[in-house]
Amino acid sequence: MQVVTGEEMKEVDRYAIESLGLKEELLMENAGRAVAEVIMEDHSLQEKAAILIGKGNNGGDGFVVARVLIDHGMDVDVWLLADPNEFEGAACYHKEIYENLGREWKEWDASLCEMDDYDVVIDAMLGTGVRGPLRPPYKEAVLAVNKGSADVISIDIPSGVPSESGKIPETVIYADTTVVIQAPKCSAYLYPATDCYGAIRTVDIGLRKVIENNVPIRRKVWTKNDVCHSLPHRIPNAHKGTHGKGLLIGGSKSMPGAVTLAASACLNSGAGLLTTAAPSSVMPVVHSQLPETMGMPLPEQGGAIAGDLMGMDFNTNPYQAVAAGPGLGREKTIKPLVRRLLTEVNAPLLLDADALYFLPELEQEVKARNAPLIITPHPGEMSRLTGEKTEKINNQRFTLSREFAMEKGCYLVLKGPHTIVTTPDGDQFINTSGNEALARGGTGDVLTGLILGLLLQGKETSASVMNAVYLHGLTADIAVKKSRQTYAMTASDFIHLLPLAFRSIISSF
Ligand SMILES: NC(=O)C1=CN([C@@H]2O[C@H](COP(=O)(O)OP(=O)(O)OC[C@H]3O[C@@H](n4cnc5c(N)ncnc54)[C@H](O)[C@@H]3O)[C@@H](O)[C@H]2O)[C@@H](O)CC1
Ligand SMILES: [K+]
Repeated sequence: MQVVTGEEMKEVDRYAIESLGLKEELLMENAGRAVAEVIMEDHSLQEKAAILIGKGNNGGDGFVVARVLIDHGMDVDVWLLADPNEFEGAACYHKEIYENLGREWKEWDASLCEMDDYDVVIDAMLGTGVRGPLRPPYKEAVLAVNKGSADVISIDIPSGVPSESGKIPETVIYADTTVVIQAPKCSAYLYPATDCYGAIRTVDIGLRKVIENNVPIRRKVWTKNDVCHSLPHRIPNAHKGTHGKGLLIGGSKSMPGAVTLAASACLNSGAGLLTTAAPSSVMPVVHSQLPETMGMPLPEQGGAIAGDLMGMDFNTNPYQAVAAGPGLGREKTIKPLVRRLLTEVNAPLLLDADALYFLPELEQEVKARNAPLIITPHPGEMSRLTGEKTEKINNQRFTLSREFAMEKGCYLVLKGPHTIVTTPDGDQFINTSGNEALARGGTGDVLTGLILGLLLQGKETSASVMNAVYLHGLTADIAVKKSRQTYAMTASDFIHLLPLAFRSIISSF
């Protein structure tokens, strides 16, 4: 499922109208009918509904919904937020059809419209055309809707919420359900705007192929179906070499646990062989927890890996993927280590956590890489990498990720609710699994291990990374479903739930 900006959706509509000859009035009819179908699936025709209609095309959709619901026998009041003479184009056309059928509307009056009289309120006030904070009378109407107890269904986008940014003005609709037309807009996956959408239902108005073939969007939701189609199948005559040989580098005297968690997640992801490289004093901690990993004790300095490795013969060629970062620390010895990895690792290289710390100083080495580089910052780390404030990163996750990944030529995993993976070509994938249970120490290390494990087994970097992100979120979803709380759990619990997460995928193969 594609995710679009308001401009891209306009471009899709334009193509359908100008190149295919589809009439705007027909698209609106399709949209309104599809929305009405969803409403009738979720609500009884005995319920009483109010439809709040704005002057743009979102309002036009509202007139079609009103007509269809009334035709089916629902008791519907239509409230107009705009001057009836201001309607234009397709919205005016559908207003006239509604009127020609002898149906009625009322001009909005806050003192006459009692929201609690209704079981359902349908928000057809503003769609992707909204600009800036709501003006009267929309603002008053939105406040009244939010205060009321009716079930709120927004058409396409909750009124007042922008399409591209997660940042919302003070007054916006908080919907219980948003029936999205053809494709969700970016803000559906950006906080705090996400909270305004409620449950998202997407309806097809006949433009799916136009989005896929004629207006390249290159931003899509990664679903369980995508994981099922791209997770490599295990073959009966496999041997450990079939599933890849990986190298994980991390750990320091004060953080032996991070690299252990990452190694454990990697070993539980189906990887064939894992070598964990850590300061020699840390290796016993790793081995006491994980007898399955091979060890590469590294020379250390001040409790961290000695960056020059003290002349040690350090060869990364035998590995099909390498990850570095968990628990490395930020000693300045780490910078030459990261430089060396960027230069010498000819396989996919994943850098996370402390390995990202020195990245802004290693720009040339990043750009010079030929093999894939994958980085996994959370918004705070992304802020350091880009020099932008964390708030801006959160509001513009799609745009900033794409700019960064394309400029540096790397795969960028911007973590957070709805993690976004961007390829060096600018293709974007949005994750929908996971929940707030993941907001605790160690879960990033688990993700690093999982990505490493799936890189070792998969052919396509972006699919391997997305599958790891999805499975990681799925463990948290399973954890919450099983224990019905998010307080008492640790990052290790998510590793222990990986068998159930994999089972849920392979049972759908
Ligand atoms: N061909 C199309 O364009 C289709 C559009 N559709 C619907 O049309 C919507 C987009 O339509 P429009 O582009 O007309 O946009 P809107 O329906 O969002 O309305 C824009 C109007 O709202 C006013 N407005 C903007 N910001 C405001 C604010 N802050 N306070 C008060 N008023 C404000 C503007 O004066 C403008 O006239 C979509 O979200 C979707 O619901 C669907 O009918 C499918 C087909
Ligand atoms: K709306």
